[in-house]
Amino acid sequence: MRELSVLNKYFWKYRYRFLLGILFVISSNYFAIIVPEITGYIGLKIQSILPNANKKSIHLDKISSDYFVKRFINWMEALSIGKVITYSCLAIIVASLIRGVLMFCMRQTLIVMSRHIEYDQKNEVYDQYQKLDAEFYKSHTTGDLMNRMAEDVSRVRSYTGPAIMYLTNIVALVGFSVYNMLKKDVHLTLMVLLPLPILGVTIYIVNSIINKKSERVQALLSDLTTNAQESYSGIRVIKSFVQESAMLHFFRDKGEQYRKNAISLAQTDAIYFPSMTLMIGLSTLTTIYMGSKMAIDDGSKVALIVEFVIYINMLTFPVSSIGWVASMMQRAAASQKRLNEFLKIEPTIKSESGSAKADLQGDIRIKNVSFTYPHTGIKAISNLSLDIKKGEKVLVIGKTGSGKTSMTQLLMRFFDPDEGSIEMDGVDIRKLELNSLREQMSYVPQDVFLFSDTIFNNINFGLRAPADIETVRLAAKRASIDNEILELEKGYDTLTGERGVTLSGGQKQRISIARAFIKQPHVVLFDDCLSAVDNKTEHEILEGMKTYLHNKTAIIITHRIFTTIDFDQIIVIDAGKIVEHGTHNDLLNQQGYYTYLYQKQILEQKK
Ligand SMILES: Nc1ncnc2c1ncn2[C@@H]1O[C@H](COP(=O)(O)OP(=O)(O)OP(=O)(O)O)[C@@H](O)[C@H]1O
Repeated sequence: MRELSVLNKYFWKYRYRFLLGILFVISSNYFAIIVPEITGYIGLKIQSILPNANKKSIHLDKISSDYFVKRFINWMEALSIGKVITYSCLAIIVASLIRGVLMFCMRQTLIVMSRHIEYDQKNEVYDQYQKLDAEFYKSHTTGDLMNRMAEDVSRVRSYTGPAIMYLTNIVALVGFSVYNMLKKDVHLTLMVLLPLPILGVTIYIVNSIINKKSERVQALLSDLTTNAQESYSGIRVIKSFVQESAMLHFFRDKGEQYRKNAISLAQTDAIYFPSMTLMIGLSTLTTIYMGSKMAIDDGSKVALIVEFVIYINMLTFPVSSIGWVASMMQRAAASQKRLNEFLKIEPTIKSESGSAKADLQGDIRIKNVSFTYPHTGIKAISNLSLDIKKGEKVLVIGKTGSGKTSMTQLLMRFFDPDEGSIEMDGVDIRKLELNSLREQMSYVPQDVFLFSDTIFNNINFGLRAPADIETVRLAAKRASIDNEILELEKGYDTLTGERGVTLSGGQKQRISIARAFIKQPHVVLFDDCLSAVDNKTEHEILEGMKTYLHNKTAIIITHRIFTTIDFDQIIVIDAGKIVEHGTHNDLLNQQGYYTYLYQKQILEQKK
């Protein structure tokens, strides 16, 4: 439960709403207590007019200890029995109505407060996701990440809202009722309250079993959904490999497990309400049995029994909810523990304190850099050094898996090198403020990603202030995609991603190039961004790129050699090392991998 104490900052933030809510809970229970008190009074009044009745006047303190109730009863004492009953019924109706309004207000304050806290907490979790680095994302699955946002936060909300509300309600109602009952008859009170703790414990046990079972059912359901989702996404692969019936068997097995667990949960659920009703029945029975025995000895106790039956009925639901609230709090504590652990994680890549804002001009120096991916132990870069002057264009070539992308990841500071350093304009990039460093580079990653948004917004994505349509179109023209966008029914307002139109791989790649072209930084990194376009389009983009790259330092990774752009340096990487380095002519003279690739390309073009 200690874990939940971190939420105190939110209770403090919403303290007025919180306190008001608690006040509503307490006052709603004050009005609840009026009902049995007045009912008891009616009983006494009726008893007093029966033949052989005890004609003693009614002792007000025995009916209620409340000032207002006492005054009301005092006022009625002078009235006829008919009027007493009418006014008492009216008082019960008014008290119940006021209680209803107060209960509405209690939900409006406490439950609404919990929704505010849920909103704040989701933002806190999302903010942490944004801060965490690539290393964290490699070691966590998307399902796990989504669970924290959805499941854990919502379980914590059941503590900040319903659990707090019911707990205060239990304390207030039990407090008021038991105080009144004890004042009226200690012996009877103890006897009738006896089954209630047993009820609370039983409900707690049954509830814990239900929670465990429903967690299992939930896990199986999410497994089932993931399977179904994967088979929809991979339907073409399934069909082409004729795996429909194998998939069906697989799905059925999972479904069977889900079915068995869901049935077992339904069986336990079925015990829940009967066990609650049984306990409530037992309490009422004890009240009537004990009360009747007392009434045989003392006829004036009949009204008291009626009053106690109302108390017991009022108490059973709150007392039975103790178990439910306790298990809700346990689950919330477990979820908050997970959230606390996650919120404590410090990103390994972050701005050093006092780091300077980057103002990149374009000089890059990679000095004896080595890098091994921490979670796999793969050494991707090995003692690599490279000097790039402001405005130079560098072509990076290498076999697949040779370390080209890893080099750009180090330049963008998605990871830090294990050895050596990277300097921009003579400053180690670890000493530059991280966001300003990334903001001043244009990067087209190898894996294209478009958001479920309009094409216009996707191109504008990296800009602080969105550019106008003319600027967006210019970027798209340079990426050779403008005409194709205009041909779409909604043009630049077309939605892409899961909810939108299906664009071809090449179209997506060019939109992502346009996203980089719209930025005007001094350093640009293009990672194999022309792999999905044909030769003609490639040529058009390279022409657009030539103008764009003017005065910019550019590192372009590719598997094809471009001669449209005059590269100042060309490097060939193999196993994380530079194995060939020079200009186009230098490398042709070296007769290495570059020459082999170039000649192969020329032969292909001649075919
Ligand atoms: N995120 C990662 N985590 C662990 N290992 C990685 C990661 N990314 C790449 N690697 C490994 O590092 C090595 C270099 O990969 P990298 O992606 O840099 O090569 P590349 O030259 O860009 O390849 P390609 O041309 O196929 O894109 C490979 O052995 C790869 O398996």
